[in-house]
Amino acid sequence: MGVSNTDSDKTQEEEQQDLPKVVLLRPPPAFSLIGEESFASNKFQFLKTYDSQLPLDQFLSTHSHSIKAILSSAGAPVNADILQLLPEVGLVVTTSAGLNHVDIPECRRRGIKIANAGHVYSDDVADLAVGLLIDVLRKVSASDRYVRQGLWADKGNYPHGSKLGGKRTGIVGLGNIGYEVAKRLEAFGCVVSYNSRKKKPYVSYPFYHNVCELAANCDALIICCGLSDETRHMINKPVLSALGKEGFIVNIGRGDIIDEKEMVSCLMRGEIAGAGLDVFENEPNVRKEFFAMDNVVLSPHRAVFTPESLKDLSQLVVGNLEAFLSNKPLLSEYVDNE
Ligand SMILES: O=CC(=O)O
Repeated sequence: MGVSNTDSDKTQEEEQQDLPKVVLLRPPPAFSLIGEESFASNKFQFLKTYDSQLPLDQFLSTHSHSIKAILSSAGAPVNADILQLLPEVGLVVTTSAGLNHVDIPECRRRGIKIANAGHVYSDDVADLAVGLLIDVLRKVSASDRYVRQGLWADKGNYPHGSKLGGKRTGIVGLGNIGYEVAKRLEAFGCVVSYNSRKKKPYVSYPFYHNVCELAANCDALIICCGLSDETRHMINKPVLSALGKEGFIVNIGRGDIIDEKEMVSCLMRGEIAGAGLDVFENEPNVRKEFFAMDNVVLSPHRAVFTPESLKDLSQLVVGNLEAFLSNKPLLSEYVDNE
């Protein structure tokens, strides 16, 4: 007896084939950290370009009419070349807070919405920013190395660090993350001021329109802004000189916001006091000069990766994709000039 293939008889595989497709250009780091299954949904199906033997443009052209959204991550560019191959795409979701890998003007031109990691990482990144500042001020990692190398008994105490409380700290970029850093530093007794694209009406911290002036009035700068044409190398020689030889810098934004070559020279010449860095210009290749500097604390772009936040991230990503596919408001839509 023949079997009729009605909708209700569809195999699970056939049903999956009918689902709207979300394309992945690269596996997001979160997949290996908390498992790809955390991002699964019965409302869409992932299409992985990296599982195919086809060249990227051929793969995208082949599936162009079923791909409705892109799931991207930091470092996997979503550029005009890719978008033009995918005329049905209406949403780019990224697992990162930063959006410097997404061609935002091109998305706008094509009416494509963008959703990022929203607030899910803000606490973790702020914690790490303050951790790096405490580490570089109090020489936590450097004195750990000193003890492990057996130098305490031979040479005596490691040089003292500097107190966090009372420090004048300048937040560069008072978005979600910058605001969380500010709250934490206030709780530690620091004096907080900031630079941002615009003065924020909801805070009373002093605002500096000019980042050089902020640096001149601070003991530490904490870089919390996103990377854009405007902020690339915003922390340059004049800003570092304004910060001065007693000044510290922490970067949890993007490496390219600081002119790293200038920062290295300033550190080598003692023109700034130290740095705590989670991000670098040429990741994962870090300038070797840093390795010999005891006044620099290095971290491998890990500020966001706690399992707790990644779990929240997976819910946000799935929520954004499902909302988009059912014409509902996105959970963390990126709006220009926030
Ligand atoms: O750097 C990490 C992010 O932007 O989420």
